[in-house]
Amino acid sequence: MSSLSSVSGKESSSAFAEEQDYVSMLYARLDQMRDRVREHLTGTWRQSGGTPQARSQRDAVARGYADRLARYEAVEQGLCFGRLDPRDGGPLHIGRIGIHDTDEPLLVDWRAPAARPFYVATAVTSYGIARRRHIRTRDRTVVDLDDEVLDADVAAAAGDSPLVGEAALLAALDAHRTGRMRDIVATIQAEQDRVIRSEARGVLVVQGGPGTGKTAVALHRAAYLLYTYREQLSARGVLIVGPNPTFLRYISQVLPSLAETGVLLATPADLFPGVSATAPEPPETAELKGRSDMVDFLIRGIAARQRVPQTPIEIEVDRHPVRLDRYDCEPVRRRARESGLPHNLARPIFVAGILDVLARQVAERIGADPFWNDPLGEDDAPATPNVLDDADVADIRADLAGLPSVRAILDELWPVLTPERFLSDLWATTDRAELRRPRGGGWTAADVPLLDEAAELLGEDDTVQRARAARDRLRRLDYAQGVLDISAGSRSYEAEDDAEAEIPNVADVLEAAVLAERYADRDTRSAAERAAVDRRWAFGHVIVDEAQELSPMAWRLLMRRCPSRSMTIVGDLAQTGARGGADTWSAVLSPYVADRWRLAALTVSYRTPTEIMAYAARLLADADPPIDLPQPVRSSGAEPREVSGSASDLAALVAEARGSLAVIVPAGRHAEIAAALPGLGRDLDEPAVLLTVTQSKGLEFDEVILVEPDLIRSESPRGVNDLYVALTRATQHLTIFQLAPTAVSAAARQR
Ligand SMILES: Nc1ncnc2c1ncn2[C@@H]1O[C@H](COP(=O)(O)OP(=O)(O)OP(=O)(O)O)[C@@H](O)[C@H]1O
Repeated sequence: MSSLSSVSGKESSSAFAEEQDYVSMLYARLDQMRDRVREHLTGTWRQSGGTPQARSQRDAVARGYADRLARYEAVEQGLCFGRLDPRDGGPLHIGRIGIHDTDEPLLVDWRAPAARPFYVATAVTSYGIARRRHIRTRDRTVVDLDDEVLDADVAAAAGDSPLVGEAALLAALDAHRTGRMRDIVATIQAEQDRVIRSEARGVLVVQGGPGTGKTAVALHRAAYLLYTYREQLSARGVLIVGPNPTFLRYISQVLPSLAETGVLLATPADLFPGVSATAPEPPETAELKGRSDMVDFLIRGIAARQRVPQTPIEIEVDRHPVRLDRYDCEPVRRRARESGLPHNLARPIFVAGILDVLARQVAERIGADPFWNDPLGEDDAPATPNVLDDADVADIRADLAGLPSVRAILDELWPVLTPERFLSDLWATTDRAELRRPRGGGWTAADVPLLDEAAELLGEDDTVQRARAARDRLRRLDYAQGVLDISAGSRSYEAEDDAEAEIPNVADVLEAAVLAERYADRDTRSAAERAAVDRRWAFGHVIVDEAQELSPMAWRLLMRRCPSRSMTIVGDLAQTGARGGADTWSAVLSPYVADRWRLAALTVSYRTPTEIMAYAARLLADADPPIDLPQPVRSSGAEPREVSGSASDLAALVAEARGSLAVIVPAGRHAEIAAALPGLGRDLDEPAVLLTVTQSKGLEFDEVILVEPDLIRSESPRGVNDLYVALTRATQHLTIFQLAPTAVSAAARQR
C-alpha cells in the first residue's frame, strides 16, 4: 500500500549526489574502523604471552579482533542499502552493520529495532515514516535509488501493492543466479520480517511453498538472533542443518555477507563427529533405519550383548579351576541392568559382581579350615569355616581382575562397546535381511542418528578423561599455592610501618583454587568450532532447513542437540520426498513439545514466475492431497515449452542455455543421461549441472530442463511431491523434455 517512485530528473541528481556523499563518508568510517582493529590485532600478536594464562588470554583477545576484522571485511558490498525519513526528525540510514559517531547513529544495523519500519512500514501503518528509500550501490558507488512515499492518499491513487520496495525487489529477483545464494537484506518483505524477528524461545515452524524465501529467511533469522542475543548465542552457538553438502555450499556465503561467521552449517549426516557418512543406500533401507521403532531394536541389540554363559565356563586360577555358570551370572546381570545406567556405565556393576562370584570360589578353596568344626579341637577351633578375612578376599578379587583369562571372559560377557563397533556388529549379524550389511562397508546418512542413539544407550565411560582432568587441576592448585607462598613470603617484613602492613598482598585476596583456575588453558575456539567435534554439544538455537525430509530418528538426534528447544524449523510438507519424511508438523513435534509450537506461513513465491507456476498448477491439479501453490510476484514473459527428442537433441538444448542451467532427471535414468551428456557437471559453480530431484532440493537456476516428468512422478511413493520440487527450480525458463529411450534404456525397460 505504498506508492513507488524512482527518483528522477533534477531531484535525482541532487539526491544521488547527497546519497553518494553520505555513502562515501560511511566507507571512510569503515576504513578507519578496519585500520584501528588491524592495529590492535598486530599489537596483540606482538605480546609474547609469557605464562600459559597470558598466552591464552592473548589468543582470545586476538581472536576477538580477527573476528571483528572479518566482519568489517564482509560488509564491503552493499554496506548501506536503505534510508528512512521519519515525519519528525532526521533521516536514518540502514545497513549491514551499525556505525556510530559518539552517540549519533550514522548507520543503523538492519537488525536493530529502529530499522524495522524499513521492512514493514506501509502507507497505512507507516510507523511515523514519510519516505523509504532503497539505495543500490556497486562497489562504493551509488547506482540506483528507489523511493516509496508512505502516504495513504498517494497510495490509494497509485494502487495497492503488498510488496515492500517493489522496484528493488524485482531487480533482485530478475538478477542471474550464480550457484551461490545471495542475502536478501535490502529487500526482506513484511511476512518474512515477522519470521526473522520472531522471539528466540520455543519451536517456530516456517511452512511455505517453493521459492517463498524459507531458506533466505532462516539464514537472516540466524543473523538476527546472533545480533539480538549475542552473549547467550555466541557461547552456545547456532546450528543450521541443511539436506546435503551441495545445499550447504549453495547457502554458505549468505551469513558471511551478513557479517556473521560463528554458525555451524551441517547436514544430518555430519552430526556424529568422527564419522563420515557417505556410503549409498537404497531409500527403502534408509526409511527403515529412520523409523522410531529402531530405538527398541537398538535396545534389544545391546541387551543381547549382555550375556551369561549357556554352558559353564572354567577358568584356571593358580592351577585350580573355578567355574562360572548362568545361575551365578544371571542375578549379577539383573543387578547391573536394574541400575538403569547405560551399558558401558553399568559394566562396572557387572564386573564387580562376577569378580565376587569368582573370588568367593577361590577363597573357599584356599581359606577353608578343615578343622573348623573339629570336635577335638576344642578351644583352638575357629568359629568360621574360612580363615580369610574381608581384606584377603579383596586381594583375591584384585588379583582376579588382573588375570587376562578373567578379563577375556568379562569382555565376552559384557563388552565395552563403542557406538561404531556395536552398530557395525549389529548390521553384520542381524537376522533382518533388509538391514544386513557386511562390516567395513562405510556409514550411510541413515546410520548417523542410530550411532548417536547408540552412544546414548551405551554411555561413554569417561573415567580416564575425568581422572586426567582431576590430575591437571591438582597440578594447577599445587602451582598456584606455590605462587601464593612466594608472594606471601616476599611481603616486606622490614616495613614496621602499620600502614604498609595493611596493603593487601595477592595472597590475601586470592585463594589458591581461584588462582589455579586462572592458570587453566582457556579454549579460544568459537562455540561452532567446539560444537563441531563434540557430540554432546547443546546449541543455543537450532535451525533446520528442508525439515520435512527428516526421519523420526534424525529428529531424536536434533532434539538432543537442542535441550532448550529454541528452534526454527523450515520446510514444506508438499515437497516431502523422503519415504520417512514428515506428513504433518504436529506428528513430528508432539513427542518433544506436545502442541507448544508456533506456525508461520510464507505465501508469496519470489522464485517461480507466473508462467511456470500456472504450468505447474495444471500438471499437479490431480495431486492428492491438493497442493496449495504460493502466489508468484513476477512474470518472466516466457511460457514453459515441451520438447521431445534424443540425447543429442538434449545436448543441443543444453548448449543453447545462456544462464545457469540444471537438467533435472529421474533417479532411474541419471546414470544413463550422465553417460550420454558428459559435459554436464555436478558442481553448482559450473554453468550447467545434471541433478536428480533429491539433489536439486532447495536450489534454483535461471533455466531448468526437466526430463520425463511422468517418470519422476511414478518413480517413488511421493513422486508427485518430487515433481512439484522439480517444476519450481527455474527463475526464468522451464523446458519439459521427453527423452526417447536410448538403446540401453530400451533394453532395460524390456527386461
Ligand atoms: N525478500 C526477498 N528479496 C529478494 N529475494 C528474495 C526475497 N525472498 C526470497 N528471495 C529469493 O527467492 C529465491 C527463493 O528463496 P529460497 O530459496 O529461500 O526459497 P525456499 O522457500 O527456501 O524455496 P524451496 O522450498 O524451493 O527450498 C532466492 O533466490 C531468494 O534469494
